[in-house]
Order: sequence, then C-alpha cells, then structure tokens
Amino acid sequence: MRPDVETDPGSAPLEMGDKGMMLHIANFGSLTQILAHVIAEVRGSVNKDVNGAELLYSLLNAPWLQSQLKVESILHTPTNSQGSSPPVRVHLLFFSAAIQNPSNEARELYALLSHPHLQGATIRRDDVTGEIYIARVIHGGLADRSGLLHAGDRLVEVNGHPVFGVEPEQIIQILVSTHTVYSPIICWSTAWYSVTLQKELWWSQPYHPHTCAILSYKSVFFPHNSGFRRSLRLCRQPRGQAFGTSQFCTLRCPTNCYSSLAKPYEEVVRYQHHPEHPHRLIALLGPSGLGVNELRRRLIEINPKVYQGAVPHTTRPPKCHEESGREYHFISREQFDTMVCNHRFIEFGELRGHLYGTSVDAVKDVLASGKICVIDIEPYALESVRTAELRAHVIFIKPPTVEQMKCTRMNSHIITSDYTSQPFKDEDFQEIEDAGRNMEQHYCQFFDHVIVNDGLQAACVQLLTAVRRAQDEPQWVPAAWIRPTDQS
Ligand SMILES: Nc1ncnc2c1ncn2[C@@H]1O[C@H](COP(=O)(O)OP(=O)(O)OP(=O)(O)O)[C@@H](O)[C@H]1O
Repeated sequence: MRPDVETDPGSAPLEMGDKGMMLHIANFGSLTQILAHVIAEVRGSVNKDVNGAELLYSLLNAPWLQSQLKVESILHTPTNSQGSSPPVRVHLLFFSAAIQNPSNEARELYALLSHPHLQGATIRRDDVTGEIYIARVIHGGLADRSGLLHAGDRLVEVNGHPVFGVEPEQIIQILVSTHTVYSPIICWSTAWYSVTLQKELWWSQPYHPHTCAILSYKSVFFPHNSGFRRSLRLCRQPRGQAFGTSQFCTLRCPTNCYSSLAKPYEEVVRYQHHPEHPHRLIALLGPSGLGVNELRRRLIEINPKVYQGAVPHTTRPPKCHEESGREYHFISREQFDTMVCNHRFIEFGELRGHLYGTSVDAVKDVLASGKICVIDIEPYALESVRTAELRAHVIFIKPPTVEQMKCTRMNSHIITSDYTSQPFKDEDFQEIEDAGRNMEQHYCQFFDHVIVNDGLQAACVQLLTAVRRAQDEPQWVPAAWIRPTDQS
C-alpha cells in the first residue's frame, strides 16, 4: 500500500489525455530550482563518491527524470515575444503511470541524495502513534530492487537501536554514523524483516511471509589474505613451554570452504536456547596475535567445570606422557583422511609431516558432557560451526587501535612467522589492525558479538558475559537451524 504523499501546493495536477498522461505545469520556477538542486547534489555525491555510481546512474537514467528534462527544455524554448514561458500543457507519452507528481519525485530524489544512507527509501513518523514507517521506496532504486522494503512497512530497529519515538532525523544520524559497517533495519509489516545494507549494495531475496529474514551484503569474492593466522591454534603448546619447540601447522583450506558463506542472505529467527538441550558452541574469531587463544584459555581457567576446549586429532605419535583423548586423539593418516573426506573437521592443517585438526565430534563430545565448548577458529571454519548441530555463537575479538595495543602489549610476546616468540613490534600491531579490519569487513555478518581486546581483564569479563548471554538470552539464529531444510 502506498502511503499518502505530501503534495506541493504549487504543483499542478495530472490529467489523462487520449494519447497518454497530460501534465499541467504551472510553476516552472520551482521545477527549474529542483533540477538545479538535483544536479548540484549529484555532482557533490559523485565527487565524494557518497552513494556510489550505481545509484546515481540509475536515478539519473530514470524515465521520469528524463521526462522532466524534456519538459524543462520545452519550457525554456521562448514561446512568445516577451521570452517568458506561459503555463502550457505538455504531452508526456512516456511518463510512467506510477509517477503521479514529477515535482514530488524530484524533491524525493533531492532528499535521497541529501541522505544517501537510506538507499532509495524515505521514512516518515506517524504523529499520532509515534511509529516510524517506510514512506516511499523509489521505483527502480536499490531499495526497490531488493524487493524487501515496502511503503507502509513499520521500522522497528536500525543497527540494534529501537526507533520507536525517535525522530526521523535521528534515525538518519544512526545510519550515517555507521555507514562503514552494516546498517540492519528491522521492519514489521505482514512479516518481520531484518534487512542489512551496506553502502550502495542491496541484495535481492525472496519474500517469506511470517518469517524473519536477514539480508546481508558481502563481497562476492572472499580474499584469501583476510587475516589468516600464522598457525592452527590447536597446535599451540600449553603455556610455559618453550615456543621454539612448539608445533605449528600450515592451514589447508578445503576447496569449497566459502561455498555457503557466499550466500547473500539468510533467513533468521529469534531463538532461545532450551536449558535441556546441549549448550551452543562458542567460536572465537580474530586476527592472529591479538589474543584470541589467550582469552579462550583464560575463560576455561575461570571455570573448567563449565568451559572446555575440544580435544584435537593428530597423526603424530603420542609422547610418553600423552594419553589419547586427553591432549589429542591419536589416529592414523588413513583415519584422518577419511575424516577429512567426510567433512568431520572444523579446521585441519599439516606440520612437519603430521596432520592436526579439530573435529565436529570432539566439539560434540564436550557439548554432550553438558559443558560449554569454546574453540577459536579461522574465518573459513565459520561454515562448519554455523550448523544446526553446533549452533555456534560467533564472537569476534577485535583489535583496539595500534596506539592502545602498544600500551597494553608492552610486556607481551608474539609468535612470529618463523615460529619464535618475540616482543611485539610496531609493524605487528599494524598487521593485527589491518587483519582485524579485513576480517570485520568480510565476515561481520556472522558475528553474534564483538569484543575489543584492549585490557585483558576487561576483555575477559566481556567474554564471560557474552558467553552466558549466548546460552541464557534469546538470539537471532539462522532459521535453518530451527527448521532444517533439505539444503541445510
Ligand atoms: N589484552 C592483552 N593485553 C596484553 N597482552 C595480551 C592481550 N591479549 C593477548 N595478549 C598477549 O599477546 C600474545 C598473543 O596472544 P595469543 O597467543 O592468544 O594470540 P592469538 O590471537 O591466539 O594468535 P596466534 O594464534 O596467531 O598465536 C600472548 O602473549 C598474550 O598473552
């Protein structure tokens, strides 16, 4: 349903002629002014690359604007001896029936260009109820092409901020202030929608009445250098052992590792973990060297009766003090290969001729024991943990600024690419920051929670709280986890 459109008292009505739509234009001054505004705004937007070429191109090539320009050129052709244009009737055969008032459309374009992050939709507040609605969706614009936003949909939440009673200008501010990250918009109409849009890109998705959908932008191509760590963390030696003798693995990424992550959207539902069901897996993700393993280790140390890591598998022979199923599950290479073929590993790698991996079964063992399993993963492993079986709650460990890391890591050591332990250098911090930014850019749609690892104590407390909430409070999860389909 199209909402009422505010009409301009200065603009004239449309009439239908026998060959098409007849436009009676009485106020040429305002039309000229509007077009001048539009062109100035477009120029400004292009210069600043504010809204992307695609939106500008589609808007400027919209038939209604072309029509306006034709009207404009006709009106500026001197028609009488005084050189002024009298009110005329202009026959617009190509005018879209959907466009009811070109002056309003031009103003809308102007408004859109002024607020680029609304991405082709405008909002309005119901003065009686205080609720915020999608007022217009520009025909052919990005919002329109997404097929998700409809005029009349009620806006519930933007970027986690409830919008009830909030001034539309403030909502725009929320969007503008977060324009480099995702801007999820949750609407209610005949269905719940959770729409994530980033910059100028929208992705289309089917309409699912009475369900919730999350639409997320992501790069079509996932770069392979986005913050991969130097080692498989499962190979990390216990604290106190010499780093020089520790074993590290080279990552082996399955060829199809990005397949399901490349889906442009996923349907989500609100999910409350049932106390009698196994706990949700906690998967920590973050750039190498930031302290993901340190946080995981500390969490388990806080209460080993509640939190536990998964026991990795390896093909190397056990050492005399090691017991199968405690430090590692010791298996043959053939067994390991079979597990790889059967997709039983969340992550695996090879070091000095031996294979190491964290298996789904090792995680399930911990969950079956009633404990909360906490693992750290590489981005490629997201696909293996975001399943109906493990229901991973993904926590991104985010770097603070380089300057903050310099202060907090003064006495800490990093494992370098040649696997020695050394004090952090400035370039290490820069690398961590870059890797964190990369990860966030490409995978943030999968993060259930973000913790900045600045002070270790504070980060630990936040982790503890987040892990408890993941089990105790309702969370958005993929609908396929709750209602498995053939594809899931
Ligand atoms: N907030 C912090 N303040 C000070 N030191 C920290 C902090 N977080 C981690 N560290 C230290 O930084 C070093 C690297 O941490 P950790 O080994 O956990 O990194 P990581 O993210 O697991 O990376 P990788 O797996 O590549 O080794 C460790 O010495 C750890 O104690």
